[in-house]
Formats: sequence, structure tokens, C-alpha cells
Amino acid sequence: MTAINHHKKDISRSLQLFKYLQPYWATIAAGLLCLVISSLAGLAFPEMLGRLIDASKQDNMRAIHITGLVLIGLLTVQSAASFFRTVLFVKAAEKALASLRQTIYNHLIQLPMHFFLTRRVGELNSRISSDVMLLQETFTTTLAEFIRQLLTIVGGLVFLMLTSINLTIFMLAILPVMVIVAVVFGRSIRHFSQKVQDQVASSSTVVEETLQGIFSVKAFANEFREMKRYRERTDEAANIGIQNGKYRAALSSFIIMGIFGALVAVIWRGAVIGLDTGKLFSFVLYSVFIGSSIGSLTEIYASLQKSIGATENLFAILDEPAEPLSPVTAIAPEDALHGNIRFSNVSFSYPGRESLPVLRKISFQVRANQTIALVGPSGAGKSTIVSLLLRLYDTTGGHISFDNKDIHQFPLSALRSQMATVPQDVFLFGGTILENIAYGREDATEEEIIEAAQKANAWEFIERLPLGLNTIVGERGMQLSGGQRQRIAIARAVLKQPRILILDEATSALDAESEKLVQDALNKLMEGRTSIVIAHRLATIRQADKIIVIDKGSIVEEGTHHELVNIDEGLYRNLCEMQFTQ
Ligand SMILES: Nc1ncnc2c1ncn2[C@@H]1O[C@H](COP(=O)(O)OP(=O)(O)OP(=O)(O)O)[C@@H](O)[C@H]1O
Repeated sequence: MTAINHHKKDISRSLQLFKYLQPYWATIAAGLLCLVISSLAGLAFPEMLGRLIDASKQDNMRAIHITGLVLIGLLTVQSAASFFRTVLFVKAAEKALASLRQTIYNHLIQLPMHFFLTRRVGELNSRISSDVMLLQETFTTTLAEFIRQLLTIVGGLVFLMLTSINLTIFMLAILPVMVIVAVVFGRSIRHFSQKVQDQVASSSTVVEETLQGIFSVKAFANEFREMKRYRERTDEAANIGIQNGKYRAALSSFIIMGIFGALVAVIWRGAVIGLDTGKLFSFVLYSVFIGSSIGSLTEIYASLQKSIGATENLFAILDEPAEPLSPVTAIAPEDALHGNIRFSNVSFSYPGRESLPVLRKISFQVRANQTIALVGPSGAGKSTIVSLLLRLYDTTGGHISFDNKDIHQFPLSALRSQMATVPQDVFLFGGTILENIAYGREDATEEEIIEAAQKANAWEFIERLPLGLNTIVGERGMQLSGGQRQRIAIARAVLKQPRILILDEATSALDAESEKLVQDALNKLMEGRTSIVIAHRLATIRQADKIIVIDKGSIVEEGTHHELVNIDEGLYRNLCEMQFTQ
């Protein structure tokens, strides 16, 4: 019962797909018309061939020529119609699928962070590419084929009935049965071939493993054990292969006996009831058409099933609730941040890991334009505090407020657009340096970008590159050093002019020169705005207005550098001693 309901839901889902095709209904209607014309022309073909044969038997030259011309005309119509059918269907399908891809991607990118915690990027990517590709196949080919085969079957049957009802019934009793058996048989053989391939793959794993680990094989004198293992796997593959060969042989015998036998039976029967040669000829041709159409229908059914599955996957993404985002053009005065932040008894655990509290009743306050540093051992929860500040996740307890206004009262996009982060691992997109800096503010002019690069101490290395700002970075371009990447991220932040700046210090040590350049750039950037620094190297945060020491999700110490180093046995003092005595 539930399976049936599920199936119904899938189908109604698939019908929703037609919404994307709707804007192109005129193109599709024209395509359908071409499809009907080409199918009808195809259907008339055996009939005309039969007439040609009859005419030649009667030595009627005039009829021979006319029928020949009609046949050529039919072919011309059919080829032209099938040309336009393909062009029109592809056009409608491509446009509809592009809009489906856009809808899915637009939704996906607006989903909250926790959605991405449980999904793999590869899986999501394959939904947008291969699942949509499957639908492409369906819309451009499968559906058209489905209609064409149906028309062929129905139209073919009409022609057959007109020729001889008696023989039609005889044919229907045997041919479709044979075709369906052959197709089902063929499909199960394909499944079986998959098994053979799996077995072969498993035997080659033995070869790969043992050759890669040849040292261990020899060191443990395990050659004979491996030989036995390989023999077992290959023998098994051979057995399955032999079994598969038997099935395949049986299938070809079946096709010869069953399908050709059925055709012979039809011809025999036709001869018995005394059908004209031409009529018999077209009868057999129609029977072949119908037989192959029935065969393709089962294939089409399988492929439609796959498309329904793909649709289900795609719509599952659309079912996820998105974040309430909106394009930010200007910040409304009431949404403008002044830079005061307050955490009151904030607790948090990551979605799906509710039993593991990551933050426990954290309370602290930052006043506008202050710099505070978050310090603590790895895994203490520092990055998590930053994620909550950006409202990438919602707290599970307590409140966060900006300028005494609850975080939820700010439109999400407006809130995030007033903060900038310089992360530990700076992610650069595969474009130019210019584009990467402009990620901070899309409408920035080249002068502003250069100015930002100068403030970030990035300009001097950019200037020295042959292509300057137009140097391509990333995988297919130039690889930048850690310090250079950070300065690009700082330039992004400079361009954005955020009210609140979040710095996640790089843990990997930079050389002294880059370190100084990065630090100088950061110091300039931090002026006149609220800054939150996740500090790994404690030497850089002595000037912070406040240092918050976090351990296992709780605040354990809080104060200036001077206050904290004076706490006997304090965690901060301990961390400092460890770093400075190294
Ligand atoms: N996406 C996540 N899902 C589940 N648990 C997470 C996730 N991210 C972090 N955690 C857990 O939350 C805890 C705090 O992590 P967080 O990244 O905030 O620590 P951190 O203090 O920034 O550490 P580090 O200095 O190593 O960056 C860790 O125990 C971590 O395992």
C-alpha cells in the first residue's frame, strides 16, 4: 500500500516537471505535429511497398512509377518531419532543463549550512548534472519515442486489420508474446553480465593490492596464499562467465526460433488464407514494425522509471527549506550595525549531533570598535562562535544580539553583508585576482580594487606579476603562497568595509616577512570597526581589548593580556608559556 502511494507521489512529482515545459508549449505542439506526420508517413510505407510489389506482378508500369514517386514523397516528408521534430523537442527541452537547473541551483545555494553537513558535494553535483541529464534524455528522446511507438502500434494494427482481421488475430496471439519474452530475457542477461564484471573487478583488486604491497607479500612469504586467492577469484569469474554465455546462446536461439518462427508462422498462415503477395509483404513488414515497437516500449518503460527516480532526487532538494535570503542593495537604517555584540547564555550543538554540546552557556559582550580575541585549545568551539555570529546556525539555547536587538530581527542577508571574514584557509575562485578581490563587493571599480590591494599589502606582489590583477589564480592558474592568499582575503574585506570583522588566524606559520605584511594589513583593517580574532599565535593579540579563553565549549577566563598572564595556573598563561618557550 505504501509502495503504491510512494509510486503515486513520484508520478505526481514527475508531472510537476511539465511546469518547466509549459512556457514552450507552442514549440512542443509543433514538435508533436511533426512527430505525428513522420510516424504516419512511416506507417504508410509498408502499405505502399506492398502496392509496388502488386503493381510489378501485374506489369502495370504506370502504377509502378506512381507508387515509386509516392514512396519517395513519403520518405521526404518523413525525413523532413523527423528533422524538425528533433530540433523542436531539443529546443524546448534544453530551455526547460536550463530553467530547472537554475531553480535547483538557486535553491541549493540558499539552503542553510546544516544541509551541507550531511551531504557530499559530489552527490549534490551529480544531482544537478547527471540527474538533469537523464531528464534531458527523457524529454528529447524517450517521450517522443514513446509516442511514436504507440502511434506505430495503433496505426500498424489498423492497417493490419484492414488487410486481414483473421491474420491479425493470429499474429497478435504469437508475435508480441515472443518479443516481450525476448526483451525480458535480454534484460536479465544484462544484469548477469554486470555480475561477471564485478567478479572480474574483484579478481583484479587482488592483483592490484598484491603488486602494490609486494613488499609485504614477500616479507610474509605469502605468495602461495595470494596465488590461491587469485585462482579462486578468477575461477569464479570464469564460471559465471560460462553461465552467462549459456544464457546468451539460449537468447539467440530463442530469437531465431521464437521471433523468426513467429514471422514464418504468420507468412505461412497468410499463404494458407490466400493473401496476395504484396499484401502479405506489407503485412509482414507491419508485424515487424509492431514487434519492434513493443520491444522498445519495454525499454522506454525502464528508462522512464529511471527518470522518475531522478525527478524524485531533484525535487527532494527543492523540498528542503531555504534560508530567508534576499539580494542586498542598500541596508535599511534600522538594520545598520553599530558593532555592539552580546552573547547571553548561548548554548549550541551541531544539528544531528544534539547529544554533543559544543558551546555551553557562553556569555560575553563586545562594544563597538573593540577588538576581542578568542583563544583556546583546538576543538574548544572558537570557530563555532563565529558561525553563530554569522547566523550560519541558530543557537540551541540563549540569545545573540547586535546593538541590543535580537539577531533574528535582522534580515539575514543584510546582517551577513555587514560582516567580513578573513578565514584560515582562504578559498580563491578560479578566476583572476581582480575577480577574487571583487568578491568582497561586486560593483567595485578597478581603482577601488587597487586601493584595497594596497591597503592589504597585496599590491606590491600583484604589481610584479606579468598580468597583474588579471593573473588567473587557482587550479588552472598561478598558485599563490599562503601569505599572498591571505592578503587577497584581506583586500576583499577592505573592499567590503564591514562593521564587524572576523579574523581566523592562519595556523600554518608564515615566514617572518609575510607575517609582518599580513599583520600590518590586518592592523590597518581593524581600525574603526569591531573585530573578533580567533588567535592561534598569542603574540598577535596582546593589544586586544579583551581576550576570551574558551575550553570545551565554556568560557574559562576573560580579560586583557596583562590580567590573564597574572592568573596562576591559568589556561591562558599556560598556553602563552607553551608558545613562548618553544
Ligand atoms: N560541522 C560540524 N558538525 C559537528 N560537529 C562539529 C562541526 N564543526 C565542529 N564540530 C565540533 O565542534 C567542536 C568545536 O569545533 P570548533 O571548530 O568550533 O573548534 P575550534 O576551537 O575553532 O578549533 P580549532 O582551533 O581547531 O579550529 C569540536 O569538537 C568539533 O568536533
